[in-house]
Amino acid sequence: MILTLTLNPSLDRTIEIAALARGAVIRAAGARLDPGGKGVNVSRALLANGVAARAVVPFAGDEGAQLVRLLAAEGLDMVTVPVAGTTRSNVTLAEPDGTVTKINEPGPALSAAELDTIAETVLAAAHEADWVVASGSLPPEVPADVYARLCRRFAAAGLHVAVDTSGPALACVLAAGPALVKPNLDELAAVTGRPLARVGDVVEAAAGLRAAGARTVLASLGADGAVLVEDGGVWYGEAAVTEPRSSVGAGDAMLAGFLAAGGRGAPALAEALAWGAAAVRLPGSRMPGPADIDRAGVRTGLPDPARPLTVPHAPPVPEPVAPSSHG
Ligand SMILES: Nc1ncnc2c1ncn2[C@@H]1O[C@H](COP(=O)(O)OP(=O)(O)OP(=O)(O)O)[C@@H](O)[C@H]1O
Ligand SMILES: O=P(O)(O)OC[C@@]1(O)O[C@H](CO)[C@@H](O)[C@@H]1O
Repeated sequence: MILTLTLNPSLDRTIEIAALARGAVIRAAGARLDPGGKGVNVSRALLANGVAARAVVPFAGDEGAQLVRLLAAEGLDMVTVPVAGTTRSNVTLAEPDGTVTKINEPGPALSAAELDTIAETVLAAAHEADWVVASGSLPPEVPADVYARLCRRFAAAGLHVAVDTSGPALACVLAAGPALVKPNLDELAAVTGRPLARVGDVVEAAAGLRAAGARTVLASLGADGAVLVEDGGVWYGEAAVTEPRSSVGAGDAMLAGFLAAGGRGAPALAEALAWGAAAVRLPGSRMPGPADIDRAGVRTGLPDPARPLTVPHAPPVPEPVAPSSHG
């Protein structure tokens, strides 16, 4: 069984528009509402493919109640934790060529007591679990080392811990030795401080995360596929998508596919790519089921270090430090 934890889940509203125009009134062509949040999506993808999964879901206010109703309607096995405030609503503007513009709210702050309750809930819900997947951004007022602390607690309980997060939370968790991290290109460039222009840059950056403590690195490269760096070796793979609808949640579907296929080696990478590509062909953050997943279009093999990435990524430029006014 795979248990997921989403500290900052969401209602995902996807609005389909012909073209994004700043400052204009845009008439939508359609809209949909999905339950969201990265760990929630991993559980939904596993459920859709008949893999045993359970989700720990903090929820708050009317939006939180609606999130829980949507997840219950999908039949998700979940343990809900009431917290203060209001669960966030995230908006995706989706254009016909597959371009998405995403606006994510910060979400409700979590107190130290609420975090403790959530951690205890995960441990109580994890009795049949092999993996715990901790995914997504941190809500306000949650310390950046929260995943690191949770990772140590869960690993001490004998669980394999996978983490998909960004920024300081990703930087902090590495030293706690997670079994797996799944950065995308932006996250990998930011956490390593390295520009990523070629597949070889990704392999080197992923090796850097392993040197910092992560056991396995599954780096998702958007339309350029994925790189897997683990004890057994280094693999590259891709799966073509001719008509992308929405890449939102593709990384979550990919992580779900990887864990569903055993969490290591080229066969798990191939499954991950098939699930990720299937998610890209679906609207909003809909997760793919067996009928959506096409394994024939997947290619895996050794990486070509010289292969250029379609969109090179650079680390964010650090904010200039303001001169001190204290002489
Ligand atoms: N345009 C695309 N064409 C083909 N495959 C894609 C495309 N976009 C994404 N994928 C597949 O989905 C995987 C995950 O995509 P991506 O790297 O965008 O994840 P992400 O940024 O973590 O996504 P999210 O946070 O929305 O779940 C990629 O590794 C790739 O296999
Ligand atoms: O703000 P975070 O936690 O980084 O990302 C949240 C989110 O964008 O991730 C999912 C797609 O991966 C969506 O369901 C959700 O809206």
